[in-house]
Amino acid sequence: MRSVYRVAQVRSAESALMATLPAGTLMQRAAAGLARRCAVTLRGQGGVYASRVVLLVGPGDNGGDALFAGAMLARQGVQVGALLGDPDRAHAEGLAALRGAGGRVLADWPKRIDLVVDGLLGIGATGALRGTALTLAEQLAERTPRPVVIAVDVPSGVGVDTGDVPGTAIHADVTVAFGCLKPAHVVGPAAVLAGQVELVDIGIVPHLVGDPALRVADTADIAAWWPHPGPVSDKYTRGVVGVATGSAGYPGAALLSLSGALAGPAGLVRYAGSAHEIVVPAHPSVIAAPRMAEAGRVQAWVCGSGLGTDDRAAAEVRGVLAAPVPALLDADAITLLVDGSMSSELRSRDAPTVLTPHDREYARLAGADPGADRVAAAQKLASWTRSVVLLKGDRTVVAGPSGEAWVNPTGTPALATGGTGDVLSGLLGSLLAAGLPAIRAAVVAAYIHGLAGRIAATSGPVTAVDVAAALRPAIASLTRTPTGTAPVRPT
Ligand SMILES: NC(=O)C1=CN([C@@H]2O[C@H](COP(=O)(O)OP(=O)(O)OC[C@H]3O[C@@H](n4cnc5c(N)ncnc54)[C@H](OP(=O)(O)O)[C@@H]3O)[C@@H](O)[C@H]2O)[C@@H](O)CC1
Ligand SMILES: Nc1ncnc2c1ncn2[C@@H]1O[C@H](COP(=O)(O)OP(=O)(O)O)[C@@H](O)[C@H]1O
Repeated sequence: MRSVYRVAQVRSAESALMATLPAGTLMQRAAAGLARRCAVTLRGQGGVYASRVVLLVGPGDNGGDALFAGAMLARQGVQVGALLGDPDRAHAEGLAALRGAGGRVLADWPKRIDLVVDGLLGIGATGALRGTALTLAEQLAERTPRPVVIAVDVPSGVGVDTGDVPGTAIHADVTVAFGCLKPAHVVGPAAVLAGQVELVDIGIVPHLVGDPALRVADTADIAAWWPHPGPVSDKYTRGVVGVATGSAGYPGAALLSLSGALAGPAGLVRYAGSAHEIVVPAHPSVIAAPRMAEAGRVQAWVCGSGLGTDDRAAAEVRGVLAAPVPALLDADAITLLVDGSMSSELRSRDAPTVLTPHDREYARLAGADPGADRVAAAQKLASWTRSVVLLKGDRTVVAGPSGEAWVNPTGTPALATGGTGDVLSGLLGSLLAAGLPAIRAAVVAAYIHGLAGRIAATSGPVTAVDVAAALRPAIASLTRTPTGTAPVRPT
């Protein structure tokens, strides 16, 4: 798991550490890491010696990092030139170091560039790029061919704490992040502009105080959290998931959410709804009934996609809210919550609830778009509804009612196709039925769903059916050594 911290937390950790070190030590550590990464890129492009690097230098310490790294590269024979956003405010020692190592201040962009180092703005950025920093970013964006760009700490122009991009911003191939990840590295449109994010340890981690702003699960977490059947498990003890989705008008939603549920760890999948006659031929292991009340016992409900919004659908949603088991509400079930008529049933539930809105569903329910800060938006809805909120998108955010937030790193634009959300809801419901805490179930489901999207995309254009089929290889890639099965040894 990786933890992501806000600017204020980073600043206070840096201050605490700096108090124990000679002045300038942290900047030297940062610059050394940056110079090393630049050299790797230059080597990959044909060589470090005599290559040409342009530094974009802003008025703060971010520019200082770039200048010191530039000096280190110049000492390795790189031709380093600096374009200064504000010559009067450029980091004085950094500038002296660059000049002392043979680097130059440039009046204009040179013709040939092997690498641009974006040191315009770091964690001191506020709002959209302005002034000379904006001009330099615009000039860079216009250059053809587009040079390789390494950003210092964060790409300039992004909202560091939100991942928002309020205006023109630098699009980096690599971002060398100092000390720890910040939200802009992992969430929102900024994460795309950061490119490949590489962390340089400058020693601040032990000084970071407070809960992280965000967490990012990795493969080892997901593998550790995935529920495996034990030696004496049966289909009931593994958990039974109930799926109340689809309708005569939208039978496909039922089939897709069931295919997600069937790939999950639950031991049995029940279906309740008006598509009951078509689901069994497609998924013979599913036990189907026309209504929830006739479906039998389950340990979690998935409800909403393709359900419609008529009285029958509303009754099913009320039934799910009244059930004393975890419940996932998606799509039409979210729409049915909008008028507030079920808000007391929603907010007073004792069992966990998971809501899985995309942006338009979020706007309907919350009364406003998620806006620039997607994490705060998910947290707000989670707190108000006392639910886990999985806010879908290219970097899906998961937030719990207590404020804990996660961002999913595995998404792919290949998932932006009809029905993939239904597959996700079924998988997530199966994880709930298997007993995973709601927030963890949401994190695991989003992660595996993203992996499945990537696997599906390797065979060409993707449909939701392909994503469902790819869930099993995605899960297998995480859980190659199942527990609970004794190895068979030759005698
Ligand atoms: N602290 C440490 O220990 C370490 C820090 N390190 C490094 O320092 C970086 C942080 O440096 P920092 O605090 O000097 O801020 P930084 O981002 O360089 O510049 C802020 C200046 O830019 C300006 N400005 C702001 N917004 C703007 C906009 N939208 N458009 C245009 N201009 C804008 C604003 O000027 P003003 O608005 O006042 O004119 C402000 O003065 C950090 O990311 C890391 O790289 C490492 O060396 C490791 C140790
Ligand atoms: N650009 C994207 N990159 C990564 N994942 C995406 C992208 N666009 C959509 N997704 C994912 O695809 C799924 C779409 O779900 P949803 O909007 O509910 O579609 P549907 O209702 O058609 O099933 C979500 O899991 C979402 O996070």
